[in-house]
Amino acid sequence: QSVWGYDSDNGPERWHENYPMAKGDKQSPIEINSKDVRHDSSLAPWHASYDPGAAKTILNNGRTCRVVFDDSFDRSVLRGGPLTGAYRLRQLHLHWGSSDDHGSEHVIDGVKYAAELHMVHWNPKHGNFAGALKQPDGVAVVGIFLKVGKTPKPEMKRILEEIDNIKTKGKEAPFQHFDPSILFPKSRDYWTYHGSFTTPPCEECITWILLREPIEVSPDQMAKLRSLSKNGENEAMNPLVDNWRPPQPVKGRVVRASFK
Ligand SMILES: NS(=O)(=O)c1ccc(C(=O)NCc2c(F)c(F)c(F)c(F)c2F)cc1
Ligand SMILES: [Zn+2]
Repeated sequence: QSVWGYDSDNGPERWHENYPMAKGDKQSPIEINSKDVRHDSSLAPWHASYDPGAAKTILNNGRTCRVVFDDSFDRSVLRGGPLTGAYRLRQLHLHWGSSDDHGSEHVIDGVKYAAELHMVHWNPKHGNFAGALKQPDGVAVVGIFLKVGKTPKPEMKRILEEIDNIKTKGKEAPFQHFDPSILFPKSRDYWTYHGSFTTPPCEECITWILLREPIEVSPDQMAKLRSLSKNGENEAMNPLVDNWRPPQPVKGRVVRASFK
């Protein structure tokens, strides 16, 4: 059977055939409408304390570009916000479009951003990542929106410079001495809600923390991202673009905002 992907024969509309959770009541991403958001003054600020030495490698798995971190102990952790306890940073990856007017997974008041960066953390009280996926409080993902502009964040350069070494599926390169907190925007304002992986197996284990302020990337940084291939080095180049899941039913969930 065809492995899941984003094409017509294996895309989001068919994931439920092999991954029944895809039709669950707490799926991600969602459309966020400010009029339905509830400001929650009890929401604490969130804090990341990342060790740059925890960064290990960057890889192209044919579906995204992912940076992997050492999560064998509380080395790079996320605390506060809606979370209880320290969640360990495991990996970060991106979702993006074939053009600048779309590509993000979450949609904010009808706005689709060019890309969305996910920093994936898991709750060590559940033993390991696979165990955490089975728990409602198992995983926390910080989502950062990327918009195309003229004052790109120099820190994005580091990830995009590595793209040349991981052009094709399966390519991996060392990626060390990298502190992902440099990617955070100035404002710490966020939305939070309970949802799922936006890819199979679509487990409903994620506390989403979506940052309100997007960061900027340049047009040629986006072009670089779009120059990745879905295929291996001995196969035809197939641009890795539009690796985003469309918004899913909110089903009565409340999205809270840390800001008014
Ligand atoms: N886009 S997102 O919602 O932020 C998202 C975050 C993490 C993963 C992930 O870790 N997948 C690999 C993966 C699995 F899908 C497993 F089911 C599992 F058991 C793993 F250990 C594992 F690494 C997928 C999507
Ligand atoms: Zn993601």
